[in-house]
Order: sequence, then C-alpha cells, then structure tokens
Amino acid sequence: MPKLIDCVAAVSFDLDGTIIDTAPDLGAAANMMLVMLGGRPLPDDRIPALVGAGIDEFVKRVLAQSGVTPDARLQETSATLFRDLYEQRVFRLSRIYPGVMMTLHTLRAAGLTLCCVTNKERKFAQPLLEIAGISGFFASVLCPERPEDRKPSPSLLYAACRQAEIEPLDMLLVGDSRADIEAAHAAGCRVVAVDYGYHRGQPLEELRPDAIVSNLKEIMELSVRPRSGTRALRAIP
Ligand SMILES: O=C(O)COP(=O)(O)O
Ligand SMILES: [Mg+2]
Repeated sequence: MPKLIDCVAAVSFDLDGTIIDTAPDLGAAANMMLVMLGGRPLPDDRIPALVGAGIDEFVKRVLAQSGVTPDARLQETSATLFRDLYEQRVFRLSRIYPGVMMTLHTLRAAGLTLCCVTNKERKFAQPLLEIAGISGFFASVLCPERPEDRKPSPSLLYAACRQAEIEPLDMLLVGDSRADIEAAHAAGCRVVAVDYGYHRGQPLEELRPDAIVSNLKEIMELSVRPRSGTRALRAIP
C-alpha cells in the first residue's frame, strides 16, 4: 500500500493541541482574568477541555466553569480582558509537542506544501508561530475572519487548497478535535487525528479519521488504501 504522505501534495496542521500545547498560557491568562474579575482561578487540568472553539467560546466556558453565568456585558468585558492578557503571553509556558519539529523539517524536505489551519484568531496565531520559531515552515496560515468560517466549516481548508493550488483530495489535515475531522470530511480532504490534544474525551475513532497517531512523526509511516473509483474532483466553492 502506498504511503499517505506520497498521496498528498500539501499538509495542513491544526495549531492548538496539535503542534503547540497552548493550554498553559491560555490557562494562565484565563486565571488572571478570573482573579481580576474577583473570581477564583481554575485548576490547570480543567483548561484543555475548554479550548477549541475560539476565544469567545473559551472565555464563556472558563466563566461557566468558575460558576459564573455572564450577561452579554460581562462576557464582552471578560473576552476583552482575556485577549489583552493572552496577547502578552502566547508562548511563555506553551510548548511545541514532541515530534513536530522533525516532522515539519521532513515534510518540507520532501517537497510538500505546509499550511496551518486554525480556529485561533490571526492576532494570536501569527505571533505564536513566530515566537515558537516555526512560522517559516508554513506557506500559509489560515484563521477565521468570520465565526462561520471556523472549523468544522470546510472554508479554511478550501482556502488553503486554493492557495496551494491543489484539490481537496490532495490535502491532508492533521488535527486534534472533532471540528478538525468534520472540517476535513466536509472539504473532502484526508485527515489524521492526534490522540494527545484537546479532544474533550471524545473517542476520535468514532469520527472515522483516516488514522490516529500519538506522535506527529508517525504520519510519515502511515499507509493508505488508494481511494477507489475515479478521483473525486470536488470543486472548491
Ligand atoms: O483557538 C482555538 O479555540 C482552537 O484553535 P485550533 O483550531 O488551532 O485548535
Ligand atoms: Mg486543535
């Protein structure tokens, strides 16, 4: 069976929970926010399950976990405060996951186009990749400009395919969450899930990714059954 990596022209990586463990800095900023609002900090191990649907939702979940049901005004004040705090600390405690650097080097050397496809706002994603020293690997970084473009919408993946000038079937997405797998399926891309990210206890097998790995470098060894029939030339809207 051919190797998966030989069947694609580009690889898109999810950011939080896939290439960088961002929960420590997200948690630090969230806890500073709670304390400044007069609340109590959350235990670190409660943070990862709250990540994945953008900052407004993360702040809403943090407030809910601390026992607050915010009205619209408190939600807005909290989200603004959180953004200010997080902006100052996107890569202080966060760490690149094992196997990521080697995988990015190997895939790039193999001639594949690499993209980052994240629900994180560009204002945080771009500096995070730069400070972490990995922004140079990515031909493009796709972030949602509108809430409706967030994964599980396929729109960021379509944009990545358009920029790489490839069809969705020639794109592999590597991600840690339900939103990643559903976005890839909706776009018609191949998808590999990592089992170490922020998938909130969701059994990833049920979502039927092409494969599940525990370290990114395993994607180099994965084999795939070629898709049968004519290649699905799905038009990118
Ligand atoms: O910022 C988030 O909520 C999630 O970002 P991700 O898509 O890179 O996991
Ligand atoms: Mg993620």
